[in-house]
Amino acid sequence: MDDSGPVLVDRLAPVSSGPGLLDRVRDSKRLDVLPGWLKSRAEFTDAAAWLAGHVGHTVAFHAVRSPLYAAKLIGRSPAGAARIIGGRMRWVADIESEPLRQAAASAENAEEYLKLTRQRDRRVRWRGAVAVATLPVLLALTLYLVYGASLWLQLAVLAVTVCWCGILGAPADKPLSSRAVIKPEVQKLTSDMVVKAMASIGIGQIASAVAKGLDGIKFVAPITREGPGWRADIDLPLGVTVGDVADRRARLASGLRRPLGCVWPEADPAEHEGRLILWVGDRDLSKTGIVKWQLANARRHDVFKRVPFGLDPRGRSQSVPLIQHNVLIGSQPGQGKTASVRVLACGAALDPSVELWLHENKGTGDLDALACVSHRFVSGIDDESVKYAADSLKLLREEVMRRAAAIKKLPRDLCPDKRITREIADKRSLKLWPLLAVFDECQNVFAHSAYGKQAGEDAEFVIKLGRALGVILVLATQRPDKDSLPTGISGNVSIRFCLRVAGQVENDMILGTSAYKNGVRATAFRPEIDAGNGYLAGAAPLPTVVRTAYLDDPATNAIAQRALALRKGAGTLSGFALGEESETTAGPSYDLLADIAAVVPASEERVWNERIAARLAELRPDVYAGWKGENVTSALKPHGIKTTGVAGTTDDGARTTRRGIVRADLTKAIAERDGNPGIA
Ligand SMILES: Nc1ncnc2c1ncn2[C@@H]1O[C@H](COP(=O)(O)OP(=O)(O)OP(=O)(O)O)[C@@H](O)[C@H]1O
Repeated sequence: MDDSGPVLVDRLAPVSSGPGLLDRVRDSKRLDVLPGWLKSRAEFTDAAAWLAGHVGHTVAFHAVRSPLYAAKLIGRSPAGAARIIGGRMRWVADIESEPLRQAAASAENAEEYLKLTRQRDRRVRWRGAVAVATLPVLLALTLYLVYGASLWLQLAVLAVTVCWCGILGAPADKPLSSRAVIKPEVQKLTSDMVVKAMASIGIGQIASAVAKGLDGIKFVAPITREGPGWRADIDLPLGVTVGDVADRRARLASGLRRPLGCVWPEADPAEHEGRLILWVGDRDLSKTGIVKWQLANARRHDVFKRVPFGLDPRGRSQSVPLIQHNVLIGSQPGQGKTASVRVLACGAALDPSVELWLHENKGTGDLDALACVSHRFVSGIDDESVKYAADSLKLLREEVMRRAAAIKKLPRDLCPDKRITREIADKRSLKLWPLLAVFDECQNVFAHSAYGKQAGEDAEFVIKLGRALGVILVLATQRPDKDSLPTGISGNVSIRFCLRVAGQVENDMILGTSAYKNGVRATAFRPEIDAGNGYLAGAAPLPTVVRTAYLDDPATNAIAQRALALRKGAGTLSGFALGEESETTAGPSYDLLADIAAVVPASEERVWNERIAARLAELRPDVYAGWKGENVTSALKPHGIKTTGVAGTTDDGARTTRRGIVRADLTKAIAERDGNPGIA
């Protein structure tokens, strides 16, 4: 025997393996007893409202046309009456069997002919008798109706008779009424169409299997209707992932002969990587129109619950959790960032315990409606507004530190997880209520030459530590690059919403590293057409496309007024909303850079910070008295001026190197601040 042969690892005789019957039964997936729309109150109301609207429209449509229908019925009734009388006469004369008798006569089949004629005679006899017997009844009925019946009965019988005759008198090609609604004919999605389309998207494994007549893909369930579209559950060939298909969405749409906005390949989070849910909508997502916000008419909301955000392509509502999270929103200009920020801010505003800090550094007043409920508020692109936002981040940092210390002191039974809960938030004396801070167009803060760096560091600090402490940051930017969005922020944020962006770098800055590679590509959205559509990541197990709800100015205003009434009732209005002076961070109210430039002559290229401190103290003792070199270092930091080792001579004549600045850096910072504020 040759021992060097291959060793078989598979057993030849089948043995039982894998989970037993009970385990398999236990692991089997239970399908929903009730359909989704019956379980979700919002979806049910939505469907019921649609049905009521549909029926109402149909009734109104026909009611308006009823005089026309009446005229048509009257006009057609003589023809209808003639048809009825003619029909009765043909019945009495047994005209329907005439063709049979003709056929028997032509075939010279005497026996058959005689049989049919005898039958006809018999029929005509009894049918004639019936007709003659009914005539007096009809006559009596007519006389009663003309002379004996009440006017109402006469009119009712006349109406029924005219309708009956009018309907029977209608030409076959001209129905009485036109249709109130015309259903758009959407082609049913069939497995054949899906197989052909999948074979055309350029994935070798699928194409070659289909070419050989094999199944390139396997349908794990029949194609069904789901929401306003069709759903196919598919197992892709071994080695092909849902990401591979998502990458080729445009080709798939071409293969299915549908607009791009109708075709949504998605992974099934409960299954393996090769399980594809292909949802093909009846209508392009961008043509869905304005999505109504679920809380648009709500009296109040609990921010510890998720905030409704919009709809996914399948028409399912999508929401965002705010507590324990931070949100980053990004896109090109005009794609719907501010609109999505407004939805989140309104959701938080409807909970009167939430303290709102709103900063809109675009200066267009998009969040002005909510100023009346904000603790801190600014709208503007000027240096002062940017400084206000940067000050807020500094204050938030301090607030986070205060909260961390406060939560540490709480008894374990009240706060077992060391994080804010509804119960803790409601104990107003603890001052640990949720705080939502929005920074719209935050690139104008983070890229600012004077305040940007410090603001970025503060934001990163707040993002990392504020989550458990009830401090929620919502950042929106139209310039997601390293300078405008510090990587410490983009790397640590938990919920991301990316509307259309131009390229992979911006996509991954907002949606996280490798998002583009994994097929989550906000570059696929079209400029303007897809405004409001974006990828939402972090709010559900998998990134989902969401069309956000849209709140226009009057809607936002109405919500703000409701939020104001709630806060007045709960006594939680504070800060800006009460017209109080804004808190500002302790900082110089003088021009530090100009003062340093004044005490460091142009001839002195490099200077120690301790020397600057001494000279500043001499220049303005009321401000700089007691300053050391370190004070100069930290005061210059927000202006982007770094300290470095500077060689020099001490007052005793000894040569040494100490911390100092290069004067050119100072003049550059002054020039940038005065001439080019660094705002997009
Ligand atoms: N969810 C939505 N549904 C429908 N239309 C929307 C939606 N979101 C935004 N839009 C449309 O896009 C326009 C621009 O929205 P928005 O001002 O929010 O964009 P933006 O990204 O904040 O712009 P910018 O970068 O210039 O500030 C809106 O005026 C609206 O017409």
